[in-house]
Amino acid sequence: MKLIMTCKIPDELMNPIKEKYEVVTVESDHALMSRKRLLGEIVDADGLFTNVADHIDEELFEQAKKLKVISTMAVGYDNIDLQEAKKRGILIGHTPGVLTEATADLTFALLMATGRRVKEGADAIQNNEWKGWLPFYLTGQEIYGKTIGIIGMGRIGVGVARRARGFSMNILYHNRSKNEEAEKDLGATYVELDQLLKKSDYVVLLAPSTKETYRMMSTAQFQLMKKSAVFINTSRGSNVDEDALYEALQSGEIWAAGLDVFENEPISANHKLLQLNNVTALPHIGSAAIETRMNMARLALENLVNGLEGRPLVHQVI
Ligand SMILES: NC(=O)C1=CN([C@@H]2O[C@H](COP(=O)(O)OP(=O)(O)OC[C@H]3O[C@@H](n4cnc5c(N)ncnc54)[C@H](OP(=O)(O)O)[C@@H]3O)[C@@H](O)[C@H]2O)C=CC1
Ligand SMILES: O=CC(=O)O
Repeated sequence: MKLIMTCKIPDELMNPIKEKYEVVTVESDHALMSRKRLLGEIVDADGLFTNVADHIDEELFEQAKKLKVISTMAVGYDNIDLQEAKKRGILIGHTPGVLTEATADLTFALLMATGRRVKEGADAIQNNEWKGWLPFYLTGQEIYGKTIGIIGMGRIGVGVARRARGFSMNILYHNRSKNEEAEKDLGATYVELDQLLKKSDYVVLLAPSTKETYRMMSTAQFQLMKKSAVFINTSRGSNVDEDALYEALQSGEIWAAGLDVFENEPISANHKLLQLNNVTALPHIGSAAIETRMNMARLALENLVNGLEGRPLVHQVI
């Protein structure tokens, strides 16, 4: 059987797979397979190992005559057209759980860096702009004891709430359904979205990208937030109206934003949001801890091989 891997993973994981299957992948650790090559190779492939950057859309499904399983090295699968996959009986696997703690770590790190202006401080030294101690130089927002509002209290949201509890934060959350466990174990309080936005010092977005969440944070939502509030997005860029966010940050409607994800990735240095001092931006590295990425790759391979050999996937989307 032929497998396509649009990204390279370490040999220790890849070699046992190569012994059993014909594996087509990229040569470099630093590049993904081009769309053109993927569309060519997919024609006679049985399995596809993918990631958040590939668009697994109708055009690709049309080409894929033999495809049985798609396994993404990610928990989010918004880049895969599930309807097209279902129509063709193609299984989809993903990697929830193994990346929860690393992504919660990065989300909280971004919250702290944004609230306390860590990037601006580091840049000031680097650019020789530090003139000495001043009473209100680079003053940020306190974190300890403040109110955090988590939109999307799922696996990673709960991980962030656990970290927030260590900082004695008051925890609000909003989901479509209540998370009773988070309420009991973490003292989190369910509120409607408007209330969360009005009351939170830190608003953290961790809901998946769906039709319902598309640009769920736009002008009206930013207007409800405190002028001193910090907005953190480690979910998906499409959940946020980036023009509305820019306006809110520039006009002082909200205080700062920490972003790990963008609507069209990768962004370049001339992206509008990067022109603002009150934006801390990262290149979609939520789960990028070595052990985590190894575990994600292992799990994604297991999903792929299980599907090809007729066994249940460990984590199956459809
Ligand atoms: N930056 C990065 O590198 C990473 C980003 N991610 C992103 O984080 C997301 C969350 O992952 P994970 O925590 O594992 O997923 P979960 O499915 O465990 O959590 C998602 C949460 O969002 C809530 N939710 C879904 N739809 C809505 C809605 N319309 N309004 C409000 N809340 C909603 C769900 O609750 P309910 O169903 O009750 O509404 C659930 O609590 C992923 O989908 C991915 O996009 C994940 C890993 C790394
Ligand atoms: O964005 C990453 C994911 O795992 O989803």
